[in-house]
Amino acid sequence: MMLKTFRRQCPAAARNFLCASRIRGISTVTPSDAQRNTIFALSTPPGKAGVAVIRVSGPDALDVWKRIIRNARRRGDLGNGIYYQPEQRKMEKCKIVHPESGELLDDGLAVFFRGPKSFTTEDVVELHLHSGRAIISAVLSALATIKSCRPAEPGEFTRRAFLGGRMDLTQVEGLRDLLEAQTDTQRKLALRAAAGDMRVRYEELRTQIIHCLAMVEALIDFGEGEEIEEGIYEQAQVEARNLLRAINGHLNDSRRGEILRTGIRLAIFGPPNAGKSSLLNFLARREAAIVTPIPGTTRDVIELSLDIGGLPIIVADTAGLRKTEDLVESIGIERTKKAVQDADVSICVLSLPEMLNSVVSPSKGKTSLITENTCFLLNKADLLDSTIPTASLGVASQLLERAMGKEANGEKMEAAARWENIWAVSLQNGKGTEEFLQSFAKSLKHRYDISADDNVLNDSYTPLITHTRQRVHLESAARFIEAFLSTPPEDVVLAAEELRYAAQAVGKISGLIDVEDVLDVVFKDFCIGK
Ligand SMILES: Nc1nc2c(ncn2[C@@H]2O[C@H](COP(=O)(O)OP(=O)(O)OP(=O)(O)O)[C@@H](O)[C@H]2O)c(=O)[nH]1
Ligand SMILES: [Mg+2]
Repeated sequence: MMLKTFRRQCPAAARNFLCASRIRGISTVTPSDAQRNTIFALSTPPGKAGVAVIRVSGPDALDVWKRIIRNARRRGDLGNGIYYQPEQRKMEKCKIVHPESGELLDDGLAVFFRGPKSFTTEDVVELHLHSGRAIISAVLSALATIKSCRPAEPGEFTRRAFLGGRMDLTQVEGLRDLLEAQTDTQRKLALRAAAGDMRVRYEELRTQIIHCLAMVEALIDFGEGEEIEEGIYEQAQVEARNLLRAINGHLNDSRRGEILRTGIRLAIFGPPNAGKSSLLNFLARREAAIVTPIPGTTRDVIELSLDIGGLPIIVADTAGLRKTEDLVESIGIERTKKAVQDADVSICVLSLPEMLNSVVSPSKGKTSLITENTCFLLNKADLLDSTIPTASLGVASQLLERAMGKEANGEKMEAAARWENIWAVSLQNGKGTEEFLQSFAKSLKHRYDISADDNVLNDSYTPLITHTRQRVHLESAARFIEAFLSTPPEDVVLAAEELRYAAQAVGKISGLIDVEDVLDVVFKDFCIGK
């Protein structure tokens, strides 16, 4: 029989035959990935730098140590195949050598973590080398020659930490956000999640649901009146109602956590030539957009990521709003409208002198874009009589109100005034701009519940939801609790089932149960070596 057919028809026998022939030396064994269960990767960015860290994790990490580490003060091989054991969690100065040829690859430091007291919960070796491309590549190639080792997949170290129970999914997400954090607020938010803050809060919710479930299950097991207090079902319903209120409180958070994590979307809009692109350039502190005296200079949406007072902002400069027959410009204007509607906050830039001379009505054609999330920047104050105080909120808001006249939506204006979001500036000579920036950052912090003084996220206001995945599961938990609340005591078995589903939904957030399908989604954005 041809070997191929034999393999297909009797896979197990073929495996045995192949193994036996390899043992007899007919061919060399190439271990599968499952057999090469010790992984390695560079955990620092590649390139020229002071230090590079290569991580090795898995059942054979200690064996890797013995094969490539030579400690000047201790003899590696103590005879009779006995090697010295590295001290745990202690950096050792050493030479790193090729496991086969013994060639010196680098002089460095190494540290051994005995599982489960390591990041991955497995045995881990960390090699601290000089960071140079040739050194890194030589050490990685040397590790690849060890049969039990293979290069790690992106996020595989963290995946092992999760599977080893070292972290839950909210911590994994927090760690990923931490690596991607661009601003101070993002760093603080991510750090809390990575440290297990959210894990504890979600666990509390789950425990409370399980407590309700336990009461209902007690009824099923014993029945009302039998060794069990009266009104237990009602008690479970009261607890569930309080729980539902708490969950809804988190769900109705205006997506604070998600917005802070991904960045606050800010759209700049207004009539042509008002100074929108000048504002973008001022915020970016560089000539990011073209500024000219020709109305209609900006035709498309220009987006930039910025850090304003520690907050992550994705700012969009847009085409000026006006009636036009020009096809390109009208496409640009449609895009402007979409950008403003999709934004979390918007700034309507108007020319103060033109407003006063009634050349433009600020509300014309833009009323639908003005919401309680809109603020106003009244620009070109330098062109006015110097008696008008540029940064005076009172004067500016009066001007705006007067200019908007009856067309202004009273309620929206009130909301706008409450948020103190009207400023008068000159983007050309800089007058009032720094005050505007400080005041704008302050109002954003107020809006997203971030303490203005030290820019620390308020303890009690740290958002619980930072990812859509978490929101989806929490929404489904809320639906199951609602279903429980509307189930009469006669259907106690059904009621218990609803609570069980609610607990499962919250459990999926931390990944404590049934998460195979979400793992790939959560880990896919990690880099190799993490
Ligand atoms: N005097 C004065 N001129 C300004 C001020 N800010 C901007 N300008 C000028 O106004 C003109 C238009 O500025 P832009 O920033 O391009 O205005 P825009 O709103 O982006 O215009 P479009 O892209 O055409 O919609 C330019 O010539 C700027 O130099 C200001 O505070 N005072
Ligand atoms: Mg422009």
